[in-house]
Amino acid sequence: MQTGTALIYDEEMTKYKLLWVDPACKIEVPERLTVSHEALVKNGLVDRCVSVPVREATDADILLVHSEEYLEAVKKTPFMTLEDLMEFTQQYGDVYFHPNIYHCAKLAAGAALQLVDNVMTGKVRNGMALVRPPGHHSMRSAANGFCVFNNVSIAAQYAKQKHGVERVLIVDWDVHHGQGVQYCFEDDPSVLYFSWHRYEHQKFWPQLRESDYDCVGKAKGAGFNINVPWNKVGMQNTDYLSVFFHVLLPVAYEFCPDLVLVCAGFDAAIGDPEGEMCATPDIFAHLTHLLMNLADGKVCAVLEGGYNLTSLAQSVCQTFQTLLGDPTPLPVNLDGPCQSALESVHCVRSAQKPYWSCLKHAADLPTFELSTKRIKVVEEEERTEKVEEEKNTEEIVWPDPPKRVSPCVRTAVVLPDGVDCPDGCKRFTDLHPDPLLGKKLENILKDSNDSDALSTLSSLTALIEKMETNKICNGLVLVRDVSMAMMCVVQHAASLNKRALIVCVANEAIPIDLTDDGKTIMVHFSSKESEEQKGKYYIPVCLKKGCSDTSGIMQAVLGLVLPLGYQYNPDLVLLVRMPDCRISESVWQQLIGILQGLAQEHTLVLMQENEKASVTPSASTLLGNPAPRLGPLQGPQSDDVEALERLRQKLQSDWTLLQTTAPDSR
Ligand SMILES: NCCCNCCCCCC(O)(O)C(F)(F)F
Ligand SMILES: [Zn+2]
Repeated sequence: MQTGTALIYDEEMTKYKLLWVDPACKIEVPERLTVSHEALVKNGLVDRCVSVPVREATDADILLVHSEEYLEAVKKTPFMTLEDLMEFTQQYGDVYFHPNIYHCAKLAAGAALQLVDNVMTGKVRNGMALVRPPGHHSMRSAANGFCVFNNVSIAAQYAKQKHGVERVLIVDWDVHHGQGVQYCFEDDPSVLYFSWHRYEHQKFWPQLRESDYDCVGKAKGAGFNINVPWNKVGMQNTDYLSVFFHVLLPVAYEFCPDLVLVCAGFDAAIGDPEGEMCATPDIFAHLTHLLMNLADGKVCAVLEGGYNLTSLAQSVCQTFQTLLGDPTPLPVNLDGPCQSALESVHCVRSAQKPYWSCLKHAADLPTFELSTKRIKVVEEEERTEKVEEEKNTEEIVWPDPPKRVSPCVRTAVVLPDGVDCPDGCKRFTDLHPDPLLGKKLENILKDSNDSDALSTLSSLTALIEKMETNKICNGLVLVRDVSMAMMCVVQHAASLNKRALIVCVANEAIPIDLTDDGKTIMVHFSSKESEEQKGKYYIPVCLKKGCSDTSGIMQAVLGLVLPLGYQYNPDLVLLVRMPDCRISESVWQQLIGILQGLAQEHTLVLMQENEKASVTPSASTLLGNPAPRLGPLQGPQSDDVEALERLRQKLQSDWTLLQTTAPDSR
């Protein structure tokens, strides 16, 4: 299994800066790179990465995206006088040139290509390039928004041409719209470009009509451009997650990319003078994690923006720690998305509905949106150039991101004697069995002198305690009676006052009487409609074709289990595979991989002892290896989608992160 995280950085890219007064450009300073790299050093992350050298992009590389006349023009800038540089700069917007910026721009683009080469040839699993100048605003024949060459666009074309990549997903979480990337690929169905960006109904830079949600791509590229406009500032972690769960991830899994490129701008984080958002740096740990089970884990992040040096450095470290496989921090107290974010999600899903089967049941455009379209045209005339005012984001403070400690044992396993312990795992037995356990479990155990059932259960309970004290990250246990073992875990977690999310994949209904006390929440996948309504903590998901329905399960996992799980914020995730369920191995691994974003990766996988063939693949994903790709997903069954929508409607008043439409009241 491929491992290793590449870090690409060269201090040469700090050797250019603004040489004259320009309020619009003064935030783009060399210190952006030095503070980021220094933070990685301080946190011991550089030593854990594979350092990959930069290289200069060649003319041929640059001409994959840019015109010859533009390249020739930029080539002249190293020899220009200060006046010439200022004059040359005038022809572009919000960007500056410097005698050394052409050299640095070649290194920035070359860094992205080095990253693609190392990931595509399997020298590393994933990685990030810390570069400047950034790239996502630069266009075929124009520099723009601090960008000279479009680093990520060049990397996408390069990956297709040199490595035969067929489908590239570009995720642009920078707070500005990467219009340069949109223009480059808007008619190209092989590159899916996703961007969210501060928009404020076209009042925010670069104030483009084509940054709105209804610009979905052109001709064959229709549906392969996704714009999520933020029409208000102050967006929080929950708003970002809501867009991943209800827009990006369902489409990304349907697209099934061979490679994921990230325009990793961190001006979307709190404290940034450009974004003025409120999402905290640890959110990037989750955003990165949620992409890492796509494309067999081939994720290449390239730095774009980020101007608050404190939140930038923290966000960069959060991203690297997740790329390195460290447990994600707890997503604490998420409430639902704000009204404005919900409107954006609603509009994007309805605009993209014709192109993606995962959205075919999405609600139509809200009526208010149709009416305000006219009002916006009127505003066009009234729009006045915003005067450059100083943002006082310096005094905004936020808590330091939590420590993310990797337990010394990553994956512990409790297996019957005949079953080998998979490489990298540690066999676990309970060294101090609790003599009273039989008594405590008598309500569950059918006959309490069944010694090996008792020993398995005591290992199980001991394993949970080792996870809760962070001695062990996650675990895999094979048992004879899965239902009984599940009840034992539920009871033991409750006795430790730990909140457990149980995801149970079965075929039939299962005998379980969950106390509706909120200490446990169960999502139960089956092929049978569950008639009894067990309250907000028991969520039956019925799939007509049962758990063999890959797109049905993935639709429910991304659009229901993840939002629920993130909002419930469990201390433990219990993944139970009933003997009768017919889930595919890859989907099972995706479930394990995706849900590791919760509970600091304290995932306990429970299967029947005859599922020996699943031990190695399940363990591989628990060890942090990416789950295998599922292939492009076709649409889920209509009646399953309708059932899921009914379930969402029922639950979303309690679990607001499930919402995907804005109430029409405006
Ligand atoms: N208040 C100053 C106005 C600045 N207007 C231009 C903003 C450019 C943003 C560049 C970026 O952050 O998107 C990149 F990732 F490219 F670096
Ligand atoms: Zn930006």
